[in-house]
Amino acid sequence: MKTYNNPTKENWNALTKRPAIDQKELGDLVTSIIENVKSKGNLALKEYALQFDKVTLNELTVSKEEIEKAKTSVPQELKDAIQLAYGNIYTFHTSQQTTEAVIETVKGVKCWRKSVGIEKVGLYIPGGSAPLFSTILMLGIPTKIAACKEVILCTPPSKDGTINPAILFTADLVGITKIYKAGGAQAIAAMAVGTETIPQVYKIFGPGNQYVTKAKELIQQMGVAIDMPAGPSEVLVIADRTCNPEFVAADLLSQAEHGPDSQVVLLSDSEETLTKCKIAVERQVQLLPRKDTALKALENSTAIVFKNMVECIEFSNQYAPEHLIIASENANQYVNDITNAGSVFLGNYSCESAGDYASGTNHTLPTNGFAKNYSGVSLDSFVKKITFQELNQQGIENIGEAIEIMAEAEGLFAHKNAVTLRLNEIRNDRN
Ligand SMILES: NC(=O)c1ccc[n+]([C@@H]2O[C@H](COP(=O)([O-])OP(=O)(O)OC[C@H]3O[C@@H](n4cnc5c(N)ncnc54)[C@H](O)[C@@H]3O)[C@@H](O)[C@H]2O)c1
Ligand SMILES: N[C@H](CO)Cc1c[nH]c[nH+]1
Ligand SMILES: [Zn+2]
Repeated sequence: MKTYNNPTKENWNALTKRPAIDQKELGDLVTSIIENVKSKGNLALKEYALQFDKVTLNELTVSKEEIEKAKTSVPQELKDAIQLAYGNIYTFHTSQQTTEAVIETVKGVKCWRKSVGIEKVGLYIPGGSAPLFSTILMLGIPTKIAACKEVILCTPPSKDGTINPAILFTADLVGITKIYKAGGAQAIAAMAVGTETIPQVYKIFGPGNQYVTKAKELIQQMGVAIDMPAGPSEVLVIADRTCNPEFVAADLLSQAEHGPDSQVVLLSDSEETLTKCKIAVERQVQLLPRKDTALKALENSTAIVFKNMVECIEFSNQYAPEHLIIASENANQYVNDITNAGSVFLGNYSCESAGDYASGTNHTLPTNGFAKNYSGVSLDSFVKKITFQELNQQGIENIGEAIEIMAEAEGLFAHKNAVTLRLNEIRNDRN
């Protein structure tokens, strides 16, 4: 981790940059992948599976037999853990359901909203370097609560053409049966345009690497919606003297191990605390099975001492981290000062892994500074809010004249007429 001491504000911007593949090269590659999937369908998916996932696929669809077999091979202990996480995620996301009131804005004019589940949704479940079955809970559970009619899932196959059993078990648990062996940008393209096998959807959800995230950005131009840019994982930890440096180190490494392009940031108002945390990182990283990946991520990462906690929070708001941990006994004191973050973890016992797996919040979150303008996935992501209105004669009489005046001022006489005809009819009936 590169260390900085009280950087001046002019240098803050540079310190918020995330590691990234050359954007021109990435854009060209992903555009060609999307074009190929559009023109060649399944054949392109099979060619990319060979090129990127090193597997020859005969079938893209996961069969019922594969799902049944996988269900028997997941250890009971893991099934129970998934079930516990399921319960908490279900509880938290169900609590996001709201009943919208019918509002009478003036006498005779009623307005209200209704949430309707998006009919066709596609979930991307990352599987390049780790089989993220936990992401199925995060995306699949809200589709059930929102009552989305058609839910499909794409995930990359392993080299032997199989899908990790825990992915299939979890998909089955949330009721997803249409599962396809496709990863990367090509999977996103397939769900956006449809192929002989994979149905086209209206909205695509899910995190992924830079190829996946670029594909999600590009397919929006084709009229398909996405949840938000949820790319390589990141965490920013603000640690003061009351933190536990070993906990802080473990939290930093928990995101560093996701991928070489992950970034972790440590801020402190105490140089001594920062040093203790860094020493703990150096020791703990040596013990990790994914040490090489974590070490690469640490090369992209920074540790910064600021004058005080106010500056730490200010920098964090500018960085807009996917995850923000406030490792302090006084964490709650800073809550109102946080303006940009995907998900926040308060105090020494709120490890980021809790949100990744089992506390109940969603782990599909905006990265790369997009926490400035996007929220993470929630129940809302899976519904559209349709507005309804009902005016009676009294209602159109109450607002009709204002509409006529406004329509005329905009030069839109057909709009005005739609009101005038009704008002005339009401007046004629009365006479
Ligand atoms: N922001 C979030 O909410 C969130 C949540 C979970 C995971 N993540 C992130 O998701 C990512 C998962 O990445 P992953 O790579 O393990 O899995 P992935 O499933 O996102 O990507 C794997 C696919 O990438 C494609 N690919 C690999 N190398 C390629 C290349 N050189 N050119 C074109 N395509 C290529 C392949 O098709 C492969 O199937 C990690 O960065 C992780 O941090 C983010
Ligand atoms: N930390 C990831 C989001 O950036 C989510 C995840 C899944 N499994 C483990 N972690
Ligand atoms: Zn994680």
